[in-house]
Amino acid sequence: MTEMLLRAFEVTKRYGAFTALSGVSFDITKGEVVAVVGPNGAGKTTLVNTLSGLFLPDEGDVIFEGRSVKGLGPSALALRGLARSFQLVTVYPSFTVEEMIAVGAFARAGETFRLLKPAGVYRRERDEVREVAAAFGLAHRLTTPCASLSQGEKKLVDIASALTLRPRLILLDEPTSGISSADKDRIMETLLAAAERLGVESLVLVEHDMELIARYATRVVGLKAGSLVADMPPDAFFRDPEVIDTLVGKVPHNALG
Ligand SMILES: Nc1ncnc2c1ncn2[C@@H]1O[C@H](COP(=O)(O)OP(=O)(O)OP(=O)(O)O)[C@@H](O)[C@H]1O
Repeated sequence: MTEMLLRAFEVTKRYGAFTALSGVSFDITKGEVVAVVGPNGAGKTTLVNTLSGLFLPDEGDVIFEGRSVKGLGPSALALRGLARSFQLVTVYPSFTVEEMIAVGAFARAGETFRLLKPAGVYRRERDEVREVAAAFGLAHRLTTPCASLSQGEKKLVDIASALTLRPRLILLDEPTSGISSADKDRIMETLLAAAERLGVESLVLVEHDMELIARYATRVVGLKAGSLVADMPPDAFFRDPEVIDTLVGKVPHNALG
């Protein structure tokens, strides 16, 4: 039987009188790469924010590993094995790659970054940061200031810092936004290989690029105006003109293979 990791159960999220998510339900099981798609304003970021504990749903529930995690908050959830990255990456330009990965890991765990720690603790953390950096192909960049990284590398540093907590599931909000088309495949391949090497069991990604979805997703969840309108494998998604018309606008011929 497939193991269910995360369940969105009739999740509703409002901003004042505006309903951004309306009774959204779906499951994420072990081994899946789930793409969340939909037009601008459909509620994709709101969904990621609600599933990762940043927002409390107004109705419904979020179940992780069989237990409600509603109200736990992102740090507690990250420590429990559910982590996320952000659409817009904030890196401190003067920090090195190694420092940024470490700071991100501490922030997600709700800790503060302390330079002075017992040597043993520091060594363990440093080894962990270096192992994660290596999985992302960043071992040779540890002392590089973040300011001189490409946009793609900044995204990888952000995702790497989330993976230092060794989550079972990671939610990625537009991991390839702002990256040139030529680099998108490299970024996706690097992050999927690193996730596998570091023990991530499932990924959820908000993604607009249909070719990437066709290549890498195992399932597509479609939102429109806050409602779930599709939940199917990529093959079925790209061959359903009504779904494509509702969620994407036109059939991307390259995605059909
Ligand atoms: N803090 C907020 N207050 C009020 N309305 C908001 C807030 N955040 C988002 N919204 C609205 O909720 C709806 C869903 O927004 P959300 O950012 O989740 O959509 P999205 O699918 O991620 O869009 P995009 O593809 O443009 O990033 C939009 O209409 C947006 O304007």
